Amino acid sequence: MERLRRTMMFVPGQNAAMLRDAPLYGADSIMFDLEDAVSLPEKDSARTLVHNALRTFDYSQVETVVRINALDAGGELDVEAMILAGINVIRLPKTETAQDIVDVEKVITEVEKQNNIEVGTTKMMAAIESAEGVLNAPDIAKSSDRLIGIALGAEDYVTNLKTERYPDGKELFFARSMILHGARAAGIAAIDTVYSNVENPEGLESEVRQIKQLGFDGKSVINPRQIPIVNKIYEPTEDEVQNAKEIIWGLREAQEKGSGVVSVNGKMVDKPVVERAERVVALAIAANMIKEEDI
Ligand SMILES: CC(=O)SCCNC(=O)CCNC(=O)[C@H](O)C(C)(C)COP(=O)(O)OP(=O)(O)OC[C@H]1O[C@@H](n2cnc3c(N)ncnc32)[C@H](O)[C@@H]1OP(=O)(O)O
Ligand SMILES: O=C([O-])CC(=O)C(=O)O
Ligand SMILES: [Mg+2]
Repeated sequence: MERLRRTMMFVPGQNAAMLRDAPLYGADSIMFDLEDAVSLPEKDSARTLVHNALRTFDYSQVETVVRINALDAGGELDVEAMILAGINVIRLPKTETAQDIVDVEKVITEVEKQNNIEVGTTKMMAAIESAEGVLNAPDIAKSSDRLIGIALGAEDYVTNLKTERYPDGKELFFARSMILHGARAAGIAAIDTVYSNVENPEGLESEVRQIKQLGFDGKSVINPRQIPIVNKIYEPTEDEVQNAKEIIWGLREAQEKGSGVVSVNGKMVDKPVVERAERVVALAIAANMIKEEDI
């Protein structure tokens, strides 16, 4: 079953208590930050702290991602330390071109080879945070087989555009559409940006409704209190779950009988309908509405 990424939570790399508790809050992925949440004097100690955390704490129930620094600003050291500690995904911030990903991939491959780790084990994500990056989103999304997704970084992006963030999100519509289409054309995940005001749950909720409607897999979050709000909006309704179960069961029954055309409750079921039903089932399992063995 496809891995869900409804919530990917940033955790500042220099905060030991947050590193320890991060997997306990129910995020699908946690993203250790070595970049903009860490001040320059703390860069080295944050790298060491995250390395040690990965080797000490139990992160087996979440996907682990690290946001590295640019290659010319300590990124090579970040890549090496994180791979040695067994990170799942390396996220490159401020990705401008496909070449940026190719350059980081080269470093990753080198570290994997030097340490007898199967080449390709470490996955990648690209965060897109500028006009240049948005225009190149389709190329970036196809730049490496390691990529599991691309994400919008809207705080840097609106600064680059010379605007700011508004509640209706109009200023982000083009970037979101580019990123979403780039991701879908490459068959990888599309992740929306952070909502920075932790004290405005209604604003977050409204933004999550917008991005779910567009088709995003999920959202980056910065605080544990944001996780249930996002996950709740991605939770299917009882009716949607029942309908999805009937589609999957109907399909199975028809296949067992060797029938090519399937109909459920009088409606023809074709491939896109089945795909949507499978996603509803995955979201329902994640929301503890049903168990995998019920399907
Ligand atoms: C534009 C960008 O680049 S965004 C990405 C980089 N930014 C970040 O990574 C910021 C991450 N978030 C944070 O640092 C914090 O959530 C803040 C500063 C926004 C708010 O901090 P607080 O006011 O302390 O949050 P709050 O009171 O809700 O914290 C509740 C608990 O959750 C913990 N917590 C808060 N945020 C996080 C987090 N991101 N990861 C793990 N634990 C966290 C706190 O340590 C606290 O734990 P405790 O109850 O055991 O003491
Ligand atoms: O990637 C994110 O959502 C956070 C970030 O760096 C930005 O918004 O600039
Ligand atoms: Mg940024």
